[in-house]
Amino acid sequence: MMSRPPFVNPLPAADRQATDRQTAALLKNFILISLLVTFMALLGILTRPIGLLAVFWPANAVLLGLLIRQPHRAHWSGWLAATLAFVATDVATGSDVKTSLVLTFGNLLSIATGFYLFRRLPIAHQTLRQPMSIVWLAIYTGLASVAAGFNGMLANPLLFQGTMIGGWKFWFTAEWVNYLAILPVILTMPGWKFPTSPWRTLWRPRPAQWRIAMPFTAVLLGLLLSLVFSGPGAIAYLVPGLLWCALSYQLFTTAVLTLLTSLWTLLGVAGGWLDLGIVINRGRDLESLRLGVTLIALAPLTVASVMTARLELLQKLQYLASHDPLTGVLNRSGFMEQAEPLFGQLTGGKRSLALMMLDIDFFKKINDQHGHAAGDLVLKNFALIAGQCLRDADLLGRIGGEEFVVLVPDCDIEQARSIAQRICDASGAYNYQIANDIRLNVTVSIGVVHTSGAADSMSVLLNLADQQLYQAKAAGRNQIVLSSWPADNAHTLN
Ligand SMILES: Nc1nc2c(ncn2[C@@H]2O[C@H](COP(=O)(O)OP(=O)(O)OP(=O)(O)O)[C@@H](O)[C@H]2O)c(=O)[nH]1
Repeated sequence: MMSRPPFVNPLPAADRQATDRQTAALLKNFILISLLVTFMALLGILTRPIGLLAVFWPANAVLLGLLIRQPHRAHWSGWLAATLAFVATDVATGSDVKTSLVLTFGNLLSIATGFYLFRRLPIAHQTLRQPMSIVWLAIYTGLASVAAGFNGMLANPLLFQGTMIGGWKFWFTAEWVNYLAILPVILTMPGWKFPTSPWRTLWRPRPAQWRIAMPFTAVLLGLLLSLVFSGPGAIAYLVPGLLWCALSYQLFTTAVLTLLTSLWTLLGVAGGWLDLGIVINRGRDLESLRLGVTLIALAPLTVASVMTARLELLQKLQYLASHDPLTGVLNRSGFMEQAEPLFGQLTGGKRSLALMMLDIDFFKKINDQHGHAAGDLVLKNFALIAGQCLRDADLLGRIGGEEFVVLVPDCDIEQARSIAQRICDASGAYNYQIANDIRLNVTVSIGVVHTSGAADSMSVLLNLADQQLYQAKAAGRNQIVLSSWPADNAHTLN
């Protein structure tokens, strides 16, 4: 009689462990999201006025925040948990199944819209760490609320015998208020690590023309909104658009727009086309309106002036990081940063350039005989002289003590030779005044390499120019050694 083989699990042990871990993670995700949604939905339901929809509804914003911070939870197990928890909480607190299904669909539609939009943003924006982040927060939560509004259009006539437009307005406003109040807290909560996501590469900055027009369009939308959603809150509808303007436009432009929008509000109320629900003839209302409009105007103006200061500081820092403080010409990193794109355009042989290494002759002697300050003066004057021999498009940098580098784009070898010669002659002919009664003549040696697009990298050309410079020094200084790349024989010019 044959004995039965013992039962063998077809999966190898390692695979089985991985599957177990996956199941446990799914379960954990399911439980966490169920509990969170149930708790938050209860909070919303229990604080709502009897017979009405909740105005404070934290569940959507909290779940959206969680999914943005931990996108791996936006798994089917998470969506299923959220759906069941929304429906169950609603039914358990007295809603019928049809109502709770429609409401849940609205919640999920809004959360999913917000989630997929937010995931497109870079982490810096998701964590609200850039000036523009708040604008994206407002736009994306606004769109998520628009999606909820569409569900409200369906829900209002179906469940509450209301109008479609009324449903849209109610859902849109309720969602947006909740998102904007709660989401920043979750997105900036410390201690949570944001994962990197391949989705972020989908984010593309808008073309420049769009970017310029968008803040202004937001102001116009605010104006439109104040006509559609009239009432006391309309006094603030222009603020987001104005803040966006403050982040994007110059201080003066923001100031003009702020003035115009303040006038719009004041004249609109006086003229009767803007209904803030106030009695304009009543002194108290008029005074309050004036003060409100004035104080609201402070927000965009503050942001615009902070942005101006920030921009100026950034420009200063950028200049300091890329320029040599002694001579004012580019430093090594500034030179490389500006030279690399020009070098990149060489591919295909469509352009040409010359790279020059310039080294002041016997500079150590100047320092030794006349002091460091005299050496500094020579460096400053040499940078000025060399700069005067160059065109606007040429780059001049100081990359070492008394070593300079020049990049001349779009020139042939003869032009490169004559520019180098001009620098050599100009420096040799100049009287460097280093004290009241001391004038020096200072010569320079130059290594030049000319190429029309064959070098593999910038450093190849720099090395080659350096070799030519070495030859110029070895041949007696105060001269140019020139070569072209790919290799040919170096030409020495005295
Ligand atoms: N004054 C001043 N001197 C500097 C500065 N940076 C470097 N040096 C000096 O520049 C000198 C460079 O000397 P060397 O490299 O021997 O070159 P050289 O005397 O010009 O000789 P050759 O290049 O062979 O003609 C050194 O004495 C450095 O101390 C600076 O910013 N200011």
